[in-house]
Amino acid sequence: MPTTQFSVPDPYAYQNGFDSYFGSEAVPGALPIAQNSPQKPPHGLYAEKLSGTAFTAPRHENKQTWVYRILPSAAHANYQPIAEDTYHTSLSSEKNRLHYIPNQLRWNPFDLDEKVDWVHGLHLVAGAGDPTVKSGLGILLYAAGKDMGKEAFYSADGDFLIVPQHGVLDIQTELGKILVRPNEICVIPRGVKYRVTLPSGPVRGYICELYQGHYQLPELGPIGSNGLANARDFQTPVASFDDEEDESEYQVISKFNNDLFSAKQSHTPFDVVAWHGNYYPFKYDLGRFNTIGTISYDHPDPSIFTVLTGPSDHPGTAIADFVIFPPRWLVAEDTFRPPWYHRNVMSEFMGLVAGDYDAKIGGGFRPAGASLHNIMSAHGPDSGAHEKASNVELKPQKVGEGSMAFMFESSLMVGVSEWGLKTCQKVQKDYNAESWVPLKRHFVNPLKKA
Ligand SMILES: O=C(O)Cc1cc(O)ccc1O
Ligand SMILES: [Fe+2]
Repeated sequence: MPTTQFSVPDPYAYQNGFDSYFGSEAVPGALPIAQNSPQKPPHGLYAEKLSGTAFTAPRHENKQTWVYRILPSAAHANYQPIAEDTYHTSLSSEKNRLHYIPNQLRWNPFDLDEKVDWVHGLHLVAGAGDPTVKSGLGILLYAAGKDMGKEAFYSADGDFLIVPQHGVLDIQTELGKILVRPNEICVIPRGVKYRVTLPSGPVRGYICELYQGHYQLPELGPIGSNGLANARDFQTPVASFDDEEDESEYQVISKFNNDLFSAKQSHTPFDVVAWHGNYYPFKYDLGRFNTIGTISYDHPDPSIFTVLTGPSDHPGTAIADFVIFPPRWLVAEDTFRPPWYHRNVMSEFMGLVAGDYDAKIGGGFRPAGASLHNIMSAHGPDSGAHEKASNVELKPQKVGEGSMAFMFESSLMVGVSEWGLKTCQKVQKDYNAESWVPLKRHFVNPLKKA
């Protein structure tokens, strides 16, 4: 019989490990011992199960968490649709469809918006597939300046991988509190309710929402048993709850097929006194990434920089890979060191948290901006970066100091929303013309006589 002991934690303490089985109680004795659903759970709590996979999923994939809360989640009034023109994720009207275009796209930095909260600051920029059949992904930009009120938000569509670019997110989740700063990331699995407040003012960043499966660590293959993002560096909150006896009114907001719905309830959603399971939010400091690259010649595929992957059913082919380009040493000899020119069978959405990205020196890819190189859309270093990298003396060089570029890479063709293409007014008209059209011919045909 298990006899695990759990101690009472600080609200901002974390449990360390990726895909571990955790347990946490904010009141001693709140976790039932050796069973999940006693006739009367301890302290008069209700037991509730939150599942992250089918009940019958194989053991190595199976995800669930048991929560012990003051009132069950089901105790709420009916959900009502929120007016579609008050938020920016809906795809349900014809005017909000996705546009599939082969051009390389680049966006100027997205604006901050101090007038809205987290929920109204979410903007669907691009996506593929369909959350109703649990297939594909959504790429969102967020910009907010207001705290959420007496509200909780959850997405039934997918897992949010949040990449803050500006400002601190104080995220009160059902399972505990997480503080996330730029250069850290956070994953909130579908269904988990949370409330975002902004202790340092306005926030802005990127989200990759995975409609199918869950984010995993990539396989390491011949790298061995350590490296890239190490499991021990992922942090999950400890149980923490609000005990409000005044029956104050809360709204629970659901993102359901990219539309928003709201339901009232007369008790706080943040009433989980204890929980145990392996389905939970977590954060990771990108500064802890163990970056691996060539120490001889040539440039490895950027998969060597994968932090987390959202796999498809086909091994090695992702619905969404989260890849970073952290500060690192370049030492390759006789090598063109920036990314090679390429046409990828996968689509590449890139963002920049801070600094510069070494493949682009033209100045058009800026923090809080983005680029999209869709399936088979040709790209690579701009002409300035090519000129520099093909002539520079190859000494060991540290690149990316103070910078963090990243990529959401997907095997799916990614469509761009009406907001992303037009409404935001950030698309650079001359991206291609400025980056690659100026490339010069250097070929000297030895077969041609002078
Ligand atoms: O296009 C990009 O800038 C991202 C990228 C980087 C790299 O080093 C190799 C391939 C690739 O797509
Ligand atoms: Fe690329």
